[in-house]
Amino acid sequence: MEVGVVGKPNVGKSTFFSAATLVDVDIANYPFTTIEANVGVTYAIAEHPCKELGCRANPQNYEYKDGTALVPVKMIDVAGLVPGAHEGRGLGNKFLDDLRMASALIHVIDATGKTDAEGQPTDHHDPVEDIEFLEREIDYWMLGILKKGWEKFAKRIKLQHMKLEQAIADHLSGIGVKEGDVWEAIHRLGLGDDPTKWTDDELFAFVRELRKINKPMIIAANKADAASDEQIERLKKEGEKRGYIVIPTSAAAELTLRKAARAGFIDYIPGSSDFKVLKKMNPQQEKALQLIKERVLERFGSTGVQEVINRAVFELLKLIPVYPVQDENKLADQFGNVLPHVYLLPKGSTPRDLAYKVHTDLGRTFLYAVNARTHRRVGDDYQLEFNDIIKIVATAK
Ligand SMILES: Nc1nc2c(ncn2[C@@H]2O[C@H](COP(=O)(O)OP(=O)(O)OP(=O)(O)O)[C@@H](O)[C@H]2O)c(=O)[nH]1
Repeated sequence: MEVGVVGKPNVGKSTFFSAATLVDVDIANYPFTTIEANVGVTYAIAEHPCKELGCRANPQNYEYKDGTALVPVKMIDVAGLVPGAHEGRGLGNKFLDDLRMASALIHVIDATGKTDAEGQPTDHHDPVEDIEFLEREIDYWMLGILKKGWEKFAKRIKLQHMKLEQAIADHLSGIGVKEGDVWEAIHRLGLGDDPTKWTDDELFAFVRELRKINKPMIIAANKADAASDEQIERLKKEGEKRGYIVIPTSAAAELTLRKAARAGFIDYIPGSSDFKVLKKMNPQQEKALQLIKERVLERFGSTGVQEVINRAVFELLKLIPVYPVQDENKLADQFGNVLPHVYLLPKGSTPRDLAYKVHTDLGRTFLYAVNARTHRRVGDDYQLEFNDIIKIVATAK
């Protein structure tokens, strides 16, 4: 589950990515092994169970701060979006490769309207056009892949009585499309079960629907600090009309705050509406932070960056944090570490899914689980909930 940051040049995409991945705490043990140049680690931030239960956490694969859990999430900087990227223009193919890896997208737009379609300075560009343009790029890219050998493929599905959703999902597996996504797109559109009869319009409608399901997107209306209230309101309305969450952001402000926090000048939890000054700064730095306070934090309630990340993880990807423990009374592992690990799982996951996530062997030998809050035994019919604490019981190996 990776979150991609995408947007045309000069909208503040790199600033957003740098801010989001500038992490001022050390986590010994990231769950990720290969980190490429354009891949970073960000946090989704959620309330920690210890806030409610009054415990003291000893986190091992996440960070705990003031009653919140900072859960690492992989973020990809999807560079090279220019008109025609799906035909290989600009950094086209690299762009599409990165896009392939992303499960959800943060589309950064310039809310001020001062960058044109190619990222050049201008006075009047409508950022709503950028939203439609990105949709089109992805749609044509998916359509290109789907239509490769489509007629032959559709005939074969029919003649060999292949399972339609499965066959199409296999055909599109390179972009991470799953059978359930295909099923949902077909049913939303009411497409017939004979793909040889699908018209070009239907194929296009199908990829559009599939894109909405497979690459859900949130919009960061960036440079909000320099945009008018009317413009922000209009972008929210236009975005919502198209089914998007639109969050005003100031990536530049977030980057400054995180840098100041890392340097020890302030205490700042990403997403919060304030920060605490810890040591004396020079007048210039003081002024910069004062401006951020007035023009961003007081105006919008936060810089918006963390809200975008949280909503991408918890709403678009529908992930929930779950804490496995070995001792359901002490909420600890075998060494006495309280709530040492957290895992992000898709909503609807079961305790067995959690067991597999911890370790394949634990999944294979899973017997049942205990919900540490209720001390009740739960089985495969139990759907895990946000912040559940679960003891897994397995057969001895
Ligand atoms: N006012 C304001 N300016 C910003 C903000 N975020 C970025 N900028 C400015 O916008 C310009 C472009 O920022 P980048 O982060 O380089 O933009 P980009 O989209 O990554 O551009 P490319 O690297 O060319 O793809 C820089 O001058 C930033 O300082 C913001 O939140 N507010």
